[in-house]
Amino acid sequence: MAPDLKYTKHHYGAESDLQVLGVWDVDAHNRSKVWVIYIHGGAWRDPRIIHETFAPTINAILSEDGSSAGLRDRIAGFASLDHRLSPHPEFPQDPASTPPKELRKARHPDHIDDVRSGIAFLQKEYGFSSNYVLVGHSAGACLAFQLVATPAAAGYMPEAIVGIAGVYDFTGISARSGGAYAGFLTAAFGDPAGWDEVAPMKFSHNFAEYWKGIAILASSKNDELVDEHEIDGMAAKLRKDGCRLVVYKDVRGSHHECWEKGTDIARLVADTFKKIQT
Ligand SMILES: Nc1ccccc1C(=O)C[C@H](N)C(=O)O
Repeated sequence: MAPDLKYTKHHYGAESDLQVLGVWDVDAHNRSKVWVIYIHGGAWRDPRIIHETFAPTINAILSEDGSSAGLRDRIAGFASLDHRLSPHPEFPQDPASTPPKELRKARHPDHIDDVRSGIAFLQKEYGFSSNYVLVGHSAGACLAFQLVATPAAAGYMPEAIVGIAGVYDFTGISARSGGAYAGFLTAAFGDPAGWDEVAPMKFSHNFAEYWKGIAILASSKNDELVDEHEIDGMAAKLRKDGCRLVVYKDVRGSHHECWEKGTDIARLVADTFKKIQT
């Protein structure tokens, strides 16, 4: 796992074993450098998709070939966040015999509260303020945009968000899935009547109100789980709000292939570094 960097796992919360994050130190205390922070996907519930899944992307960024050349010198470190998860029917747990810290029973706003706590932990440790790029895949992309939609994150908003294969409109994607996604969306967000209020694409307020960063949205034409309506609708919302926005639809492969391989996410991070000041 990114063998030439020092890796440390930290607990940022005491309630759940999932309140952890990984740090890969490049030049962590150099405040002129930029952090790359990742939020994994997995539909807010998949216990198999955890913070370590960022490792292939880190390796691709550090491989220094192609788009990533020279990038290492600008990076302070990599961090990847876990957050409490909602229940998954394929991985049932018995509440009577499962230690409370292992029980996956999160419901919104638990996931986003943990993302906020994780970033606050990193800020306290490394003090990088806005000097970071927040990368999110799938549900992680949703969490990244939920983060910058609240003034609670002010003071440490990311300079850029890279949202890959993001889920942004729960009502819309649930309808288009023919109900197949209603289970995990209900597990994560409760009654469908409340979904729009917390879905980034449907937010009633303006994203540019609290957040001045650049949005980079990316998708693959071969994504079998998240369709193009998600990226198109989110792009339209951000455009309407007057955010700086770049859209890439050239990610390769299936929904999960991008983080499994890491090379496309590395390229997106490299492109993002060309667009930010620091
Ligand atoms: N990210 C998604 C977006 C849309 C639909 C599914 C997913 C999943 O990741 C499914 C996951 N493997 C699960 O079963 O929990």
